[in-house]
Amino acid sequence: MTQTAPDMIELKGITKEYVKPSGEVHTVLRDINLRIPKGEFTSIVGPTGCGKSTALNLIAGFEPPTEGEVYISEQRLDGINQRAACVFQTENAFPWKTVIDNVSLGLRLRGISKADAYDEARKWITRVGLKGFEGHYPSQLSGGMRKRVSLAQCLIVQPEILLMDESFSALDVHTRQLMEDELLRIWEETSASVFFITHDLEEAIALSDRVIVLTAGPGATIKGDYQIDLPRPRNVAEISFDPAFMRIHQQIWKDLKDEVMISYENANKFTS
Ligand SMILES: Nc1ncnc2c1ncn2[C@@H]1O[C@H](COP(=O)(O)OP(=O)(O)OP(=O)(O)O)[C@@H](O)[C@H]1O
Repeated sequence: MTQTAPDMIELKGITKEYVKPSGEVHTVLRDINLRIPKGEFTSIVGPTGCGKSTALNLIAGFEPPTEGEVYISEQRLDGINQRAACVFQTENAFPWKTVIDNVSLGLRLRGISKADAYDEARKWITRVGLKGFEGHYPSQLSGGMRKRVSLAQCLIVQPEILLMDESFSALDVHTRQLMEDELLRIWEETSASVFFITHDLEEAIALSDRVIVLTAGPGATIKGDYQIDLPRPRNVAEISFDPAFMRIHQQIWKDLKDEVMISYENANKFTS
């Protein structure tokens, strides 16, 4: 990643608060400043409940910040971010639609003819390794295959930003590594900026150009911002044996562990 790439995403002085049913204000994120260049693969890690999904929702435009602004390619975001696509932990695919109808949906919604949308969908179905399954319904596929459908559904619209919220965490470890490698392979062919949320520090390091560590909430801020200068292309199963990977892991884990401990202590205060 070159230093000169323009910003794709900028969070400028972002604070996000929710009002609890009791009327009490709960500050999730406080004064977050973050710039993500075009084409960068950024992961965000932090203790449970610190505000990772909240940050993603703000970039997606699902919710507005309480204070501060989100900029996408230097334009202030107001409403849904049309340049982004999301892959969540849960299924994106509609169970009553076949694979090809699910994958072509994004193009059909943009007014593209069924024949053209199907042509493009077939290319993406092949790219994610599902050739031959065009007429299957999601219930006839494994969890890993359904995740591939979700990826194809998102990537077919060629989003400039891919927002991924624990997208692979429900998969078994082998399927997950295959999907991670496929994601990297496809991402390397695009110029999409990826904002990837995970609980798994190894996954974050293996995939990313950069790992951001959030502090324990409430009022989470950025605790650490690490460049991951491991060579690409990467094989996620193998890179964790690289001594450089282990050094980076140790360094980031030091930051993260402290915040996880604070988060446990906070949770214990509530329950005791
Ligand atoms: N719509 C909402 N209304 C009120 N509180 C909310 C809302 N969305 C999130 N929160 C609160 O904001 C905090 C951060 O939630 P968020 O889901 O962003 O954290 P997270 O880091 O993604 O969590 P996890 O790691 O467990 O997935 C939590 O305390 C949560 O209860």
